[in-house]
Amino acid sequence: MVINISFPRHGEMLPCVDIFVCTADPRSEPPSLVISTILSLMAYDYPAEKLSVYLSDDGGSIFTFYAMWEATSFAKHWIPFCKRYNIEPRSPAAYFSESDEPQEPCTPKEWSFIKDMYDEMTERIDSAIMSDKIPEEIKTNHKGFCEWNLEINSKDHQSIVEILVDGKDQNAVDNEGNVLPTLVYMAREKRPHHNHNFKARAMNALIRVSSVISNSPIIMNVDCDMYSNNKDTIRDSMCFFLDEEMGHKNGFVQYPQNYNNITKNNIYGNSLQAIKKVEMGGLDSVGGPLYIGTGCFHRREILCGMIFTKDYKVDWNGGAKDKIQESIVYNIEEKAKSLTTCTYEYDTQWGNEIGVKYGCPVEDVITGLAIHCRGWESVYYNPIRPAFLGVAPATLSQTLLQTKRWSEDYKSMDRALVFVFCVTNLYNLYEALSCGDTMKGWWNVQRMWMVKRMTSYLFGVIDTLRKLLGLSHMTFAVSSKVCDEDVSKRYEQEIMEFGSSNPEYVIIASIALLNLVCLVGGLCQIITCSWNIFVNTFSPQLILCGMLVTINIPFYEAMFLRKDKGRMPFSVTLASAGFVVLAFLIDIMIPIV
Ligand SMILES: O=c1ccn([C@@H]2O[C@H](COP(=O)(O)OP(=O)(O)O[C@H]3O[C@H](CO)[C@@H](O)[C@H](O)[C@H]3O)[C@@H](O)[C@H]2O)c(=O)[nH]1
Ligand SMILES: [Mn+2]
Repeated sequence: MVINISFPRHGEMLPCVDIFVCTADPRSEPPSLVISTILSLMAYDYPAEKLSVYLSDDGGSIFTFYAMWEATSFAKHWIPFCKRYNIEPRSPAAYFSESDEPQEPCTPKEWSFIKDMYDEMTERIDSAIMSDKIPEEIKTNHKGFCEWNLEINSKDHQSIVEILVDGKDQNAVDNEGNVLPTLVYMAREKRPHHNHNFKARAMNALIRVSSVISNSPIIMNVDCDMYSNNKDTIRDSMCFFLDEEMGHKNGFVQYPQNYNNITKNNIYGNSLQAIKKVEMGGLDSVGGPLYIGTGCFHRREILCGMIFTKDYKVDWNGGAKDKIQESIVYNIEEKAKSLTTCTYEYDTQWGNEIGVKYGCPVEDVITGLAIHCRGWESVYYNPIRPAFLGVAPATLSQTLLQTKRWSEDYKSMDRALVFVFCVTNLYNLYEALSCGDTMKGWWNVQRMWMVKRMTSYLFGVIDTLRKLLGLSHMTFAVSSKVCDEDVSKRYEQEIMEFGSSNPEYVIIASIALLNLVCLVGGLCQIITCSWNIFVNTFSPQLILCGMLVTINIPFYEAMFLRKDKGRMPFSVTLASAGFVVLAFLIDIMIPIV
């Protein structure tokens, strides 16, 4: 008997959900791992007729397809087994790796039966990969295998879309007669001279392919290593969309990226606990978290560019499955293939206004920001039992590679960051002007903020620490209210007053000087380099450095140009020059690689 899940609040009205899984390379993402993830997703406690699972295979690999075909048969035993005994986790690889012995509450006989079946299946898949060949008798079992011939490789092949389980087909049932979720394999067309935009375009192809097969109003996506670790995740997520008061504002629900292979002391720092537990949750107060590419539920409409309006209403019936005839399946597959050709997106808004954005390898973050810009909010949910578990890089070089890729990605976010920087400052300027400040006044305030951060706050923190440690006593330094005539005159003329030497001036002068030297050095490098390198590498640093030098102009004047008594004391200028020379010497002697 399959456990009967009841949904008292929404009952029959639960929306259909399309699940997207992306894989790219059968060598680094073994097909047996991919299908374990797929099986965990097919086994969710959610009405199977409302679920469709899609795999995008950017590796275009017959072995991945073969593994999917094997998974189709295994699912007929695995899903009822999971539901009967309330198994967690529902990835067979993860479940069987937990123990070599039969686990409660299932009978040893049944446990061994399923385990043997699973082991035999993975062995068949692995040996096919080892021998680089799929047995001929297997190939006759599904027309899909005909798509592959000797010329096909991962970078050059036609579109492939195969519906492995058609949830609308009355014969697609498990060994207890229950409906199976729809299961689709897709490899979008690849040609050597086309830009494939990695996962982002694969996701967009999935959005289109699924629109002609199941067209569910909710789309969930995971990377192929992120198996479902919690059978209730879909139902949990629906609470955020179906909520009568707040649900309509919510565009997506993001889960954290958790790993099942973190060492006790997190040796490579892959598990970002504070970010996951505190920071991401905190973002809920400012419209919600960003989209991080995996473990996320979206409304289909918002991925397709819909703008939020107050009276937004969704039709949860979308994706409801009408029974269709077999002949139509062929037509649907052909239609779906035509949507994943290399040229399909030419002259369209895909990757821009529609779908996941292109042009930035951290496409997910940019896509999430765009959704927020269109007025939607998002929700972060981090349940006690993690919803998804993936594989964290387990070597230093893999960790560094991943971080390098992410940081390279962030470099391409420069434009976004510069935009944010400009907008916040412009808004700040607008506020100042509308409160009666002058433009120059605003500029001076910016300079003083910078100076205070480098000096007063720093010394303030040090003082506080000294007091806490009992090294000094609380004092109150009264600020002077009187000054001589000369000083007052300069004050009225708005000329900065230095005069006596002061350790804080050394910090200000050293940093100002360092910026100046760096700017000059950078400019010299550009003169000897090509313009291209300048645009790609130097421009953001140069702009930043240039701005700092501009804001520091009064300090340079005080150090080198002024003659009055309020100028920077010579001793301070000398000391700061000494520090700058020291900084350069350290840099030369200990080169940072
Ligand atoms: O051309 C490609 C390249 C990658 N992928 C898939 O993209 C996913 C992420 O790639 P992975 O190598 O695992 O990178 P990670 O650094 O682990 O990915 C994290 O960072 C990415 C960039 O922010 C996000 O897109 C991912 O969801 C997030 O898990 C995997 O499922 C890949 O199969 C493709 O489908 N096509
Ligand atoms: Mn990954």
